Amino acid sequence: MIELNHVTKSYNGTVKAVDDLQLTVRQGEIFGFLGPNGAGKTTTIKMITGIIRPDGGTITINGRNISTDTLEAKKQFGYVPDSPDLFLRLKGLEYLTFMADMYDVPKEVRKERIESLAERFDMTTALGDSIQSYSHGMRQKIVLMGVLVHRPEVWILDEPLTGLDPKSSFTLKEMMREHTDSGKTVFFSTHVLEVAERLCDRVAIIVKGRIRFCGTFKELQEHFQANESLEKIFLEMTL
Ligand SMILES: Nc1ncnc2c1ncn2[C@@H]1O[C@H](COP(=O)(O)OP(=O)(O)OP(=O)(O)O)[C@@H](O)[C@H]1O
Repeated sequence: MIELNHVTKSYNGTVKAVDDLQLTVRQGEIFGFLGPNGAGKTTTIKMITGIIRPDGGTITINGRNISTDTLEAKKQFGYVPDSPDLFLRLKGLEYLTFMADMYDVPKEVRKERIESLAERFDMTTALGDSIQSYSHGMRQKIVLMGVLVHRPEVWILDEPLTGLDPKSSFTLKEMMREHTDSGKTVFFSTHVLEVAERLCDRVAIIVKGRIRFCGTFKELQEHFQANESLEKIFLEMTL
C-alpha cells in the first residue's frame, strides 16, 4: 500500500511540479499513473522512492514513512526507473547476484529465482554476457529481474512496458496480475492508454502536478459522457 498525503514539490522554488497530491494505492490492485509529458509523474515516483524529498506532505509505503523510516520503507518496494543507470561491465548474472546480495536474498533460493526469471523473460543465454552488449529491451529486462529477484511487496515501475518486445510485455503484465492476485501492490506510470485500460484496476490522471481524476475506468467513463473513447476523454482532460 502506498499513501501520499498533501505532497508538494517545486523545482527552483518556482513552478509546482507536484501540487498537494492525495493518493492511496491499495493492496491487491494494479494502479496506473497517467498524464501528459511534464505532468509530474516521474517527480511523484522519485518522491515515493526516496530519490528526492517533497517540500511538504508525507509518503508511506506499507505504513513506513519514506522520509523518517527510510530503510524499512525501501525494503517494501522494488523500483524500475524509466531510464536506469546500469553497471555495464557486469555480466547479467553478476548483476542479479549483486542485487540478491544487496537485498539479503538467501543463497538457497536465489539460483532458482534467477533461473525462473531468466526463463520467463527469455534471458537465459544472455545472463553470461556483459550488460554492455545488451539491447535497450534486454537492459530493461535485467533491471526488472534485479528488482523481482528480492520479491518486493510493492512494485513501482516508471514506464515499464516501453521498449519491451510483445512476449516480454505480455509476461510482465501477467506477472503484475499474479502479484496483485496474491494481495500485493503494483503502481506504474504509462502513456499507453489502451494498456492502462486493459490492465489497471484503478488509475489516477495527473495534469500540471494535480490529480484530475482517480478511480476505475468505468467511473472515468461515467464521469464524462458515456461511449466517448478513452483517448478523447484523456485529451479533453489534459488540455
Ligand atoms: N530536475 C528538474 N529540475 C527542474 N525542473 C524539473 C526537474 N525535473 C522535472 N522538472 C519539471 O517538473 C515538471 C514535472 O516533470 P516530470 O518529469 O515529473 O513529468 P512527467 O509526468 O514524468 O513527464 P514525462 O511523461 O514527459 O516523463 C516539468 O515541468 C519538468 O520540466
